[in-house]
Amino acid sequence: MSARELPFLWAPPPGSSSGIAFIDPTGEGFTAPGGERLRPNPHLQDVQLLEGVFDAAECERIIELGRSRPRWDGRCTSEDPSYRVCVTSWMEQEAGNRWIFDRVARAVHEANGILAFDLSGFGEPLHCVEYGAGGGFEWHSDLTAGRASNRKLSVSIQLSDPADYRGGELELCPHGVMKGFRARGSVLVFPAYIPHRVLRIESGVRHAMVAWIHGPAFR
Ligand SMILES: O=C(O)CCC(=O)C(=O)O
Ligand SMILES: [Fe+2]
Repeated sequence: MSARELPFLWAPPPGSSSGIAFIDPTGEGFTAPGGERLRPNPHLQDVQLLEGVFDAAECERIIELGRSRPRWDGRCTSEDPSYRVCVTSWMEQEAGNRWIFDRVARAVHEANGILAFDLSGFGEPLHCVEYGAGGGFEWHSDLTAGRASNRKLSVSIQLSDPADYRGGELELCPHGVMKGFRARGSVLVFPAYIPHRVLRIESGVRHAMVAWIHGPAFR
């Protein structure tokens, strides 16, 4: 059975006459005509929080390394300059920062134990982000067409002491504000297609590091 032989419509189970058309009438997946089994995946909106991945001194070091690189005003696909307000730099892997990549890789490996996404590795350098007062990033998805179409997982790392800023929470749809994701050195891993935003910084400065883990694109 190939997708070219569409349409494929599920058959309601015998005796179901509620009038409600569920996407998956049994909750256990479909057997498509031709016998192909389409299984549901309960993890596609999972968000994993890993605490204490980096200690305070390591977070400081990462902030310094990020600041020592060429820095740019944060950009995104929106033409509205207030859509994303931050200062960014890119950190390629080198001998001196290998430990950062290794630690992120280990966290990703642990998180992906549950998600089981098909991953190839870091598809781009680590992204260091600094948000000052008024900074933030409105709703977006990190997975887009074109150059970002291989992003499978998004990883955010809290580098600042929570006492150093107010606001700046990460909010995911439909999960809401990630209240438990504030401790310095904690890492949040989520599917790159999940819409998210960074709420405006009310005061102080928030540093974060973002990684994108790539893999074969959806098709
Ligand atoms: O600041 C963060 O924690 C996440 C930033 C973000 O969503 C992005 O750069 O795509
Ligand atoms: Fe993002």
